[in-house]
Amino acid sequence: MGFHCTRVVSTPKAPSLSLLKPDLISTKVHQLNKVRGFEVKAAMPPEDQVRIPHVLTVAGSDSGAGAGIQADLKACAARGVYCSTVITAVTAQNTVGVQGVNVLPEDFVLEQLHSVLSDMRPDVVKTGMLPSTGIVKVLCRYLQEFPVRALVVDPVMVSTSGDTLAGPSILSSFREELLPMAEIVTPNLKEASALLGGMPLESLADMHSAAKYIHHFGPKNVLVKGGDLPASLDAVDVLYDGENYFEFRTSRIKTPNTHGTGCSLASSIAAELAKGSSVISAVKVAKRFIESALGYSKNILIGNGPHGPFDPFLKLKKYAHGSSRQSLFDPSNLFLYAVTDSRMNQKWDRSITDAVKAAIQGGATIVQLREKEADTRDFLESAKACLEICRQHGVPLLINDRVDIALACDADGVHVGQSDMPAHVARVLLGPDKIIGVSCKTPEQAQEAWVDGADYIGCGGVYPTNTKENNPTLGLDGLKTVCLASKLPVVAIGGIGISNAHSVMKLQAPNLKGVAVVSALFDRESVLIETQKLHKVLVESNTEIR
Ligand SMILES: Nc1ncnc2c1ncn2[C@@H]1O[C@H](COP(=O)(O)OP(=O)(O)O)[C@@H](O)[C@H]1O
Ligand SMILES: Cc1ncc(COP(=O)(O)O)c(N)n1
Ligand SMILES: [Mg+2]
Repeated sequence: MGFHCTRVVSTPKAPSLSLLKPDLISTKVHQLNKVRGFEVKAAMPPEDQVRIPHVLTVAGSDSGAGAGIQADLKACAARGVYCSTVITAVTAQNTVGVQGVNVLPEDFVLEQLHSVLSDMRPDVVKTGMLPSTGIVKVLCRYLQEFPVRALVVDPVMVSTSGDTLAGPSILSSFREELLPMAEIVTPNLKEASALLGGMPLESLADMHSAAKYIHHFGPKNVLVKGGDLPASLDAVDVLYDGENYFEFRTSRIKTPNTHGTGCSLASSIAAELAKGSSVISAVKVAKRFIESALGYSKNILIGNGPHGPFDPFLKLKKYAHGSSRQSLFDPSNLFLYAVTDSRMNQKWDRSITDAVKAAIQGGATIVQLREKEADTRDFLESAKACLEICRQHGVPLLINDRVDIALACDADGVHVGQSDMPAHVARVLLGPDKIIGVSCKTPEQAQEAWVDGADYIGCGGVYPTNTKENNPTLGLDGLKTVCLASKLPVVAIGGIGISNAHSVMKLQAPNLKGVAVVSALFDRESVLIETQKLHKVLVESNTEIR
């Protein structure tokens, strides 16, 4: 027992061409072909084509989108494979339960199967709710005609809420026709019990026996899922491959948001198989994916019922921060831009969170954490704590240089220098919503930042400064030149403080939105008072200019 890996899953079968008439088979896919009644013309020359792992899910629709087809689409997208869909039934369902089930006519399930299988050639088929024997039979017939690399069967019978989705009448077609074709079948405790004629399953030992008995029906692998074991136990699933048992164990997340875990697990297994993984690594990855998604989503609230959905994209929790940042960057945030400095905070014996709090209370409109010396772990912890403060006040928080830290704490963005990660690479990693700023000294750099998808540029050093060594100063003229050339909003930086902020703002350079300061706020006894003073100077400059 335990986690060991002895068996390698059979190598994928080549898709069968024997079902096509020989005169219709052509290796030149860009030529116009007639295949099974379809006019087929590939839009791209073969050398430009990229094959994408593809899962077809044959399942029911869940109007609440926690389980069924909707869960499968989300899980496949989150795991990076293409997913096509054949819908077997439409359910009226929410977080309370299943209010209605409308089974689709067999003919129309068949038509969908034909459309997808005859043209799109999925690598793997995953089944969920198969509500009638007729639908199971149609599917088996089609799979014989259009073989795929692997069939993943989630033998859905009862929803988490306890409502019936497929009655006991389908059991014999499952046992006799579908399971013998399956690479893996993934029953939960109730489904495993139903497949075994009502055998009671209550413990890990029972799961082992059930996996072995179900294996007799002919699937290559059986995964008995332990989501419904008592809440005091880990979430353990047992895999049996005909020879060995493997236990997949994760912590049990305390959350009501487990609706759709079974569907998502099976789809993620299918996704990994489509990418070419073995069954064991597919289950391992899928299980870990469910655990992290459940952990991430444990507090999200959708609906009033006891069985909430979870978020496989890990995107929704941001709303839990209360005042989440506006999704578009507002250039007026550059007005009073506070940049922290770990050495200064040490010198004045204050924590980074106290420094950030004081700067925000004094009127800072954006904060950048610039922790050149901090260890990654300490930096991440500080960033999380500062983010909480910033979110409470609606002030964006950026991280200097460290895209990894920004991603890990879900900061509002990053500021990168000319020798850091290029802005276009950071943009790919951070996505379209995050703020990216780039330090620029020349019109060419400002142009490049714009092309690279940055949101603003930091221009300097305007005046000499001791926070950066060997940093030639641009002076007000240099700043003006860059501002005139820049298509992006500009924040001036370098040696700016209460005494000279007015001269900078007086430049009235186009796009100049504010000043970024380090020493003027943080190398002082009271960050609060200094920020207030600078804020006053900036507001006065603004009024004077108008
Ligand atoms: N609270 C939980 N914490 C972690 N994993 C869970 C939890 N509940 C279920 N799982 C996992 O989610 C997957 C689906 O399990 P299960 O709930 O038993 O199936 P179904 O959704 O088909 O009823 C399994 O891998 C199981 O171990
Ligand atoms: C259409 C459909 N398919 C499958 C399930 C099972 O999912 P769960 O076990 O999480 O309720 C469901 N509730 N609805
Ligand atoms: Mg469940």
